[in-house]
Amino acid sequence: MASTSTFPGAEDFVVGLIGMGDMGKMYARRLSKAGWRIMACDRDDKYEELVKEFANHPNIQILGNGHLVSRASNYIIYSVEAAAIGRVVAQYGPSTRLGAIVGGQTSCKDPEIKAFEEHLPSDVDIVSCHSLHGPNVDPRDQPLVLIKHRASDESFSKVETVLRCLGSKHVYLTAREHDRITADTQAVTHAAFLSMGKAWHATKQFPWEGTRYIGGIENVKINLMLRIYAQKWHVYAGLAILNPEAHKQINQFAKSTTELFYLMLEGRRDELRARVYAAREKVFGREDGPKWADKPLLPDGVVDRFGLHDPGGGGRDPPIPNNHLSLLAIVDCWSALGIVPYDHMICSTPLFRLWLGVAEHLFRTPGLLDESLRVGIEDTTFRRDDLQFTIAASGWAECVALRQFETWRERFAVTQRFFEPRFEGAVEVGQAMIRAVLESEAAE
Ligand SMILES: NC(=O)C1=CN([C@@H]2O[C@H](COP(=O)(O)OP(=O)(O)OC[C@H]3O[C@@H](n4cnc5c(N)ncnc54)[C@H](OP(=O)(O)O)[C@@H]3O)[C@@H](O)[C@H]2O)C=CC1
Ligand SMILES: O=C(O)C(=O)Cc1ccc(O)cc1
Repeated sequence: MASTSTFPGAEDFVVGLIGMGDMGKMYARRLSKAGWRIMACDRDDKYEELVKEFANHPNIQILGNGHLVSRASNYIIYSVEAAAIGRVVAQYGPSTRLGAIVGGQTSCKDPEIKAFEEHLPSDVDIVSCHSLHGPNVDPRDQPLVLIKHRASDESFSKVETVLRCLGSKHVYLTAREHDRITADTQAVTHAAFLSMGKAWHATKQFPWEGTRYIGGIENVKINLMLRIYAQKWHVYAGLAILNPEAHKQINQFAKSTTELFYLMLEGRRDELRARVYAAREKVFGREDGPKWADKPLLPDGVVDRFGLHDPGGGGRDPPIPNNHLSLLAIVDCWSALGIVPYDHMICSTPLFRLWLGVAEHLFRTPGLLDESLRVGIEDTTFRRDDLQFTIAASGWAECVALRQFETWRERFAVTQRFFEPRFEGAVEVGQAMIRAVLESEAAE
């Protein structure tokens, strides 16, 4: 029985979860703790294991498959791989209980909504959701997108009542708006970190072991890169390849990277400067009316202590100047596409806010941007890495444009294997860094 029952019949209301992976389990644990009755399943070969895992959770009942969950639940959340949503909804959708509410947790709504429209009975309401954070982040105060696609006000209100226990900020969007915004925020952000990992892999280095990647900005690059490669490939492939809005962004990121790198290679100092400063003005506004807030998004010093070379410590060597091609390219990319990242804060992930935070830091700290442009032209210290970064960004873009899931998976897996021996410990440092940033946001 729901402890916070706020609609008639809430005591008997059953929330179904199809897909008990990282996100499904997180929802099951949090919703059941708030008193909601959960019926959940994963693939049938995981049945025994899940029954054991949730044996001490009286509010969570594991069932054999999605037909059983669909027949028994009032509100069913599909929490499966985005690429599988069509197939899974086709399989279980027709078993949905009469008058139930159905939604999905996939990161990209276009295929999810198409699957619901195609396979759900017409008496079923559709309210989708998307928690904009990973399974190990505290959902409190994080954005939770809610999509009232085909539903009565009553059904929508029930969904809000159930999900309120997550403590997230509800953001109301259409499926199309959701995909457009997350393409700008998530997909292109991931493209940058995925490319960094590939570049470091290609140059056979763990960047935290050398002396070139030291300091706050580098900590963010390294920790978030590792965080992504430590996750399941399908989450990132799905939201890039299946989101029709994302291809343009990822392609522009590769184009921006390549063009800025050419300017550096060819020593075209004035053009580089003009282009980067024009992007700065478009994205961050003019000096006399900047779009950033008075306080920096990333408070000074918050990320400095999360270096893997010296976890928790002050750092061995001083940072050395870097041209920050990845950051110049993301700002150039936002500028070329007319994206104002601050407009998307309401629908942003912690990763995106950190990425925007370091970009803002580079562009608003006096002297730092000019120094990065100088290094880009004069200093060859980062040329090899930048070359590999450029190749990687183009490789990801091509893979996404051609919708090559298998190639995407292989590209990811081979670099994941390279970094895997170092995930233990590193992931915790990244997690602590994100926690520190979230705490600093909450203190605002
Ligand atoms: N991880 C994240 O940070 C976030 C993920 N999301 C989205 O949430 C969804 C789930 O992600 P996540 O939990 O991380 O991924 P997981 O891979 O951990 O979970 C998906 C689960 O669904 C199972 N599944 C696949 N087919 C079926 C089926 N026919 N019946 C029952 N279960 C099935 C999978 O089994 P198997 O592995 O055997 O295929 C797997 O256990 C994805 O669409 C993702 O994009 C949203 C927000 C954040
Ligand atoms: O913060 C990020 O971008 C993450 O990497 C975690 C994540 C992954 C997929 C989502 O749909 C939402 C959040």
